[in-house]
Amino acid sequence: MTQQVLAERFEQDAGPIAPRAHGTDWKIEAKRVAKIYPKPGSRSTKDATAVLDGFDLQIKSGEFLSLLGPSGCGKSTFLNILAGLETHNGGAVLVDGKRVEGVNKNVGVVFQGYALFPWLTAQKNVEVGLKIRGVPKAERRARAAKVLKTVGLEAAANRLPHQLSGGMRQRVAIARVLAYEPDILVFDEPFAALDAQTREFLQGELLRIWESGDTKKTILFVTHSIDEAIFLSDRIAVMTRAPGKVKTLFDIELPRPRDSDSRNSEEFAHIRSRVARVLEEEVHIGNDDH
Ligand SMILES: Nc1ncnc2c1ncn2[C@@H]1O[C@H](COP(=O)(O)OP(=O)(O)OP(=O)(O)O)[C@@H](O)[C@H]1O
Repeated sequence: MTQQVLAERFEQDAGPIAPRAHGTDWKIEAKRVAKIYPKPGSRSTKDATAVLDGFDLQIKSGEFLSLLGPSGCGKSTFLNILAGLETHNGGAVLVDGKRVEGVNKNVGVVFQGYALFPWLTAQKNVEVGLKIRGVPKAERRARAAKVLKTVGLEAAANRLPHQLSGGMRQRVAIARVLAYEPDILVFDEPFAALDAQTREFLQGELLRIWESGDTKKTILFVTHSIDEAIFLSDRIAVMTRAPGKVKTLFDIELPRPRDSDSRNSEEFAHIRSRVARVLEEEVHIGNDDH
């Protein structure tokens, strides 16, 4: 399909943005979002790949929602569109009822790589982002110290990244984003590179941090791990293969606070098998295409 044909198809927009009905509290709304990329390696604008098509999702304020889906279904693409780091070709993404246009400072992004400056201490790595945002020096110091304490790293504030474990580095990366005080946090497979034990520890830490705030932040978490998604989330959205859209939403009604008993519960195993079935269907259909 040519890029133009795809673009025309996606012109069927999200429709007018109606005022929100009384009582609804969507922090994030994605309406019929579409994204096309030129084919990798192709210089021709005629070749295009639809990555997202008809992607609909609503997330409540203070909700923890995980996105699961086959590789390449557009999870990171949606996350980047929400953060304003990537454009889209159709539909609309709204935060607090307003269209996302350009980089959204209300969205903090934590990626898999820690992206820390190796020559700066943990404290300075957190401060540097605030400096770029024009926060005065004394406030930078205070905010960095506070968020390092929140992530349990106050004793490591003066260490350089190479003096920290992988898990500690990822906590510095989380602290750096928390320091901006965004309403929304998005995570793109943040724990994928860590060993299983550290990963489970950080999942618990992330819930502790999320639950300890005065106001719970809204979290969108991209992962490949069904167990991680269940342990963390209020809801899981499973996507179709590309062009991706939300296929099934699961409510995760495990009681909070969650701990290792939650992971070993019958309810957890039951949800895992339901989510796995839906996800496997998509992966199998994708494989049958080849
Ligand atoms: N800048 C880009 N230019 C061209 N194609 C891209 C670009 N970014 C992503 N893509 C393609 O879009 C598709 C979706 O990518 P995306 O990273 O959003 O998927 P994903 O679901 O996060 O995948 P994974 O689970 O493997 O990380 C992939 O086929 C990818 O190659």
